[in-house]
Amino acid sequence: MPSTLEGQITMEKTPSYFVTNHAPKRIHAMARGVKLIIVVRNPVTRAISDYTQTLSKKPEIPTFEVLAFRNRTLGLIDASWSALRIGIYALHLERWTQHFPLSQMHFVSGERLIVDPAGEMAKVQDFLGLKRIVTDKHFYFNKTKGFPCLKKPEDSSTPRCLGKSKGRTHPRIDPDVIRRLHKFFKPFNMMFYQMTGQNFEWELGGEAAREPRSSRD
Ligand SMILES: Nc1ncnc2c1ncn2[C@@H]1O[C@H](COP(=O)(O)OS(=O)(=O)O)[C@@H](OP(=O)(O)O)[C@H]1O
Repeated sequence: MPSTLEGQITMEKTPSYFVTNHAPKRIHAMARGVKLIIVVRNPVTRAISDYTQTLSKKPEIPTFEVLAFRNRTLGLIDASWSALRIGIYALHLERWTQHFPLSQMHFVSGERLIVDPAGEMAKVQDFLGLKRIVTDKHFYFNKTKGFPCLKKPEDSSTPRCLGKSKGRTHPRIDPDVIRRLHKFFKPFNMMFYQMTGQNFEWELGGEAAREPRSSRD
């Protein structure tokens, strides 16, 4: 980490911190006053997105439906599969709360980040104690991509959208498997809502209804 001078904020982003056992203790030892931002989305969609990313690098891996179960007939979910384990947010958060108070954490909804990027960014800026510089006028929705794009970043005159590896079309997953996964995650999600004091509304089915993303094909 570079030194942070007066009036500067240093930011660092690594997706695996949240789920890495030693990360909270080590980060606390390095900078106990750090502000932590965690972006979360429906764990079922997250698992499918994770699988889609792996599949793009290793097309020979078994199907999602095979990897998701220890025993599909008995309905035993394989919670040790990283694509699913990462989505047990309450479990990971519990580890972080042993080192940091919740007041140092801010949770961003991945779903709302798509439909209301300015709203989510307003909350992030408030949390960081910054003036609300990034607002609605900085975004436009790119229908083809299915994501908002930044209208004009400071260092460029052209809009900036998410890269090719984001917003990949997810494979079609057996709806029964999706239902079972929703059931599996529900108690952990409830625990997570309780711990964060935020209801991410993953039980409303909105995200599951978006699988597969045929609208983006
Ligand atoms: N700004 C924003 N808003 C909403 N969603 C976003 C955003 N940036 C990335 N994504 C989605 O997150 C999924 C993984 O991307 P990451 O950037 O986290 O991947 S990485 O592990 O850091 O490489 C990936 O999901 P899928 O599209 O489902 O594959 C990204 O599209």
